[in-house]
Amino acid sequence: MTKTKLQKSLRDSVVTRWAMLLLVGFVLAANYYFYDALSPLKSTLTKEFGFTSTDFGTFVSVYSIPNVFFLMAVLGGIILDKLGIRRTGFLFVAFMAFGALVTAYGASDIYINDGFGYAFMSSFLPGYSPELKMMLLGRFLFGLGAETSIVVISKIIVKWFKGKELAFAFGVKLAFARTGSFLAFNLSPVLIESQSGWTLAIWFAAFLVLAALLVFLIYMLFDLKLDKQVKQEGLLASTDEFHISDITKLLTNRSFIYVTLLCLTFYSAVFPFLSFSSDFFLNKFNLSIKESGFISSMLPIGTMIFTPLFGFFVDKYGKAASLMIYGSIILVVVHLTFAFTNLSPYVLMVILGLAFSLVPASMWPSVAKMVDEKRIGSAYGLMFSVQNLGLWAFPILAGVVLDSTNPTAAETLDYTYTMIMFAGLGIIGLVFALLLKREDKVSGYGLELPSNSK
Ligand SMILES: C[C@H](NC(=O)[C@@H](N)CCCCN)C(=O)O
Repeated sequence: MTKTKLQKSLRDSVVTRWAMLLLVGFVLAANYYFYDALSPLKSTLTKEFGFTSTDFGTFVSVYSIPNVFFLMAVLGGIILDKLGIRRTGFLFVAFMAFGALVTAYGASDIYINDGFGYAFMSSFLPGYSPELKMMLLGRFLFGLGAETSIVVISKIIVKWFKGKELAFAFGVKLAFARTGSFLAFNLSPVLIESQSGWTLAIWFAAFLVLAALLVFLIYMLFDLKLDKQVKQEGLLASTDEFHISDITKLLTNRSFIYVTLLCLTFYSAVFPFLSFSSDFFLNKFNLSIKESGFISSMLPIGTMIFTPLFGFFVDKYGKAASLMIYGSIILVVVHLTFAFTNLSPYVLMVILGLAFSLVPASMWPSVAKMVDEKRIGSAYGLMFSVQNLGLWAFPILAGVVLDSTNPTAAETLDYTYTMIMFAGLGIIGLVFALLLKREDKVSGYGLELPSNSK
């Protein structure tokens, strides 16, 4: 009896581990909120600061530069293994908060009225406004922290839920992320109408990320307590150690290569599209900022419900490779319909929500089948870095395509070619999904089988 008592730790309490998910879920929601908070403000940024579509695309994509060119998500995973959850988490969430505050500062009256850094930012690259340059710096720092903090949160989920309701917890984690996006698309258009000025929308987002840092501090107290409890068992410490050979092993695994390329193309056709979607609806359907923001939010709201459901389906019945194919087909059909018809964007966004649930719900657990558990951190880090190549390139390309296919002073923007570009990405993704299913028959990872049969 004494022995059983000793073995009980904080993670054995259902209430405590779900409370931990709530805490880190808040951090994740704040992350996604800030990422999407400026998307409904594209036309406002054009009106206030003269942003072109290319400027806006550059602003969206600068998030990914640290993760692509400095391999920050991969390095962050290594730092995580060396320094542990608390120190790495605090460091990267702090980067996120600092970057968010710098972004808000770059749009503020204090800065514009010759505040700190304004003269310096005006002294180089005259083609870019000082506001854009400061906001780019802020989003760069935000991106540096944001991607690694997602990797840290994934590890936290494993730490608390391994051997318990792990897949479901991952589904709920994604639902928190989508809640952040949903709120951003609906709250930002309301906050720009505030008496205290349109920049309140950005300050609110930045303070939300700052609040996330405080919430993470609270989480750290529980994490410390749990570590003290399980110290003798040595959980997680040795299993996640990083070796360079882990990366080479991953790079020779065909299934991993296909799923990573699908991750790159699929997410490049979703996140950059989502960043432009409010402006797309505003221009194509002549809607208000609020209404177009609301339509954009139909995508995350659909995924909040569908992702845990499909996760449950994959756990119980398998068919992960097939679901990735179905999700890719839906993505292509929706983007082509957006490009060539005037069908209701409400319905199409809900259908797109199906695709954006089918692929993530089956993709992330599938990686766990094809990669050793001790390499899962490196695998996710590598996938994130490759994926960020697309999250960097395609918002810029979308902006360039928009600027070059529309007359300079056009009253409304024609998005046809931009949407064809996103559909093209979806088609390439579909090819990788088909290759992945074919390869699975050879490699025998069992992507089509239920979770517990592998
Ligand atoms: C889990 C996955 N997230 C990612 O892939 C991130 N690397 C990119 C997040 C960019 C927007 N915040 C997802 O959200 O499905």
